[in-house]
Amino acid sequence: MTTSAPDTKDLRIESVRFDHFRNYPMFKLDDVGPLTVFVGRNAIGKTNIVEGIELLTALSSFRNPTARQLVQWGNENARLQAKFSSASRDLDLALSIADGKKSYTLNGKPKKIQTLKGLLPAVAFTPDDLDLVKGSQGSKRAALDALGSQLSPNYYVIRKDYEKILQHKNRLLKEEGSPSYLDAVDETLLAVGTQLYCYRSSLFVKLLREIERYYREITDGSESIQAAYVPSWEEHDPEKTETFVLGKEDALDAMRVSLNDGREEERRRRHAVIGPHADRIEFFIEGKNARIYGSQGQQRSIVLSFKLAEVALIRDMLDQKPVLLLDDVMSELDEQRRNALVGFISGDIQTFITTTNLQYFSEDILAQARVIRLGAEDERSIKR
Ligand SMILES: Nc1ncnc2c1ncn2[C@@H]1O[C@H](COP(=O)(O)OP(=O)(O)OP(=O)(O)O)[C@@H](O)[C@H]1O
Repeated sequence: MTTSAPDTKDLRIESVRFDHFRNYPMFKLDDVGPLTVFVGRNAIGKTNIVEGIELLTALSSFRNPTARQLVQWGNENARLQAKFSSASRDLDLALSIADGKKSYTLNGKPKKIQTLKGLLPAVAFTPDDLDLVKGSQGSKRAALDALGSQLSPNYYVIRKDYEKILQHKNRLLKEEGSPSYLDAVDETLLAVGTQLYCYRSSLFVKLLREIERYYREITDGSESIQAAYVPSWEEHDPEKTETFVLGKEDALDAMRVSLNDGREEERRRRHAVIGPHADRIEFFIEGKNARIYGSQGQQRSIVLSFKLAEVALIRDMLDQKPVLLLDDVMSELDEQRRNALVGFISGDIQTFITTTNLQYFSEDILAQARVIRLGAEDERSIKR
C-alpha cells in the first residue's frame, strides 16, 4: 500500500511581527487565519503592513524602496519576522535591516535571498497595478520579472546580473568608454540578456494561458484576450498580436546581429537600446490593442486576470499556494470585477486585504474574515 507523501509544501503564515518598520514601533499579528482584513483611515499604515508581509514572502516590495526607507524614522535598524507552518514543518523567517542593508535568516541561519525565493511566495495587487495595461513597458516587464524571480532562483539571479551589466554598459556609453571594452561588455550582455529574454518570454506564454482563462471567466466568455511579446531586436507594431518565443541559439543570433547593427546608434544616444530591458508587451481584446482602444473596465479585467493568473501559475509550478495581498483595490473595482475577486478570495488562498471602508465587502466575506481595526482606540481584532 502506498501512503501519500506528507504535505511539506503548503506553508501558511502563522504570525508576523515588525519592529521599527515604517510607521510601526512594533506591530504584531498572531494566529493568522485564511482571510485578514485591515481597516483604517488614510495614512494609518495599511500599505505598510502589506509591504511588510510582501518582504517576508515575495522577499521584495512593490514600492521598490531602499533598505533605509523601510526603517522607522529616527531609528537605525528594523526587523521583520514571520512564522510559517505546514503539516510537516515550522519555519522562522526574519529580515534584519541595518546600515542600509537587508539580510535574511531562516530558523536563525543566514540565507541568501535566492535560496529563499519561492519558499512562501506572494501575489500583491495594489492600485498602481490597475495601470498595468496602459502603463509603461517597464512596469509590465517588472511585473513579469517579479513573478519569474519567485518561480525560479535562476530567473532572479539572471535578472540581477543583467541589471548590473546594463548599468555598467550605460555608464560606459555616457563616458564614451573605449570601443573594445564596450565590445567585451556587449559579449556578457548578450549571454545574460539572451537568458533573461528566454526566461521572460516563456514565462509570458505560460502566464498568458492562465490570463486567457480568467479573462473569459470574468467576461462570461463574451470577449477574448490576446497578447504580444516583442523582443528589442524586432520591429514593434502595436497593432499586431504576434509573440516571439525563440530558442536560446536563435535569440542569441538575433540579438547579436541587432547589437552589431545598433552599435553606432547606442554610442550616439549614449544608452543601450538593444536587450531585454527594451522588450515590449501588449494586450489585445478581440485583436485590438487594449492600451490604445480598451475601456477602463476592459483594462482592469486584464489586470485582474493577470493577478489571478499569477496565483494559479505559482500554485501549479511550485506546488505551493502563494499569499494574496490586496492593498485597497476593492474600492477601485466595479461590482462585477469585485465579485470575481471575492469568488477567488473565498477559496483556499491565504489572503490579506486593506481597506478604508468595510462597505466594499459582502456580509459573506466579512463572516469569513478576521477584521483588524487599525488605529481604533481599543485596537482589537473582531472575529465574526
Ligand atoms: N520609514 C518610515 N518611518 C516612519 N513613518 C513612515 C516611514 N515610511 C512611511 N511612513 C509613514 O507611514 C504612514 C502610513 O503609510 P501607508 O502607506 O501604510 O498608509 P495607508 O494606511 O496605506 O494609507 P492610504 O489609505 O492613504 O493608502 C504615512 O503617513 C507615511 O508617512
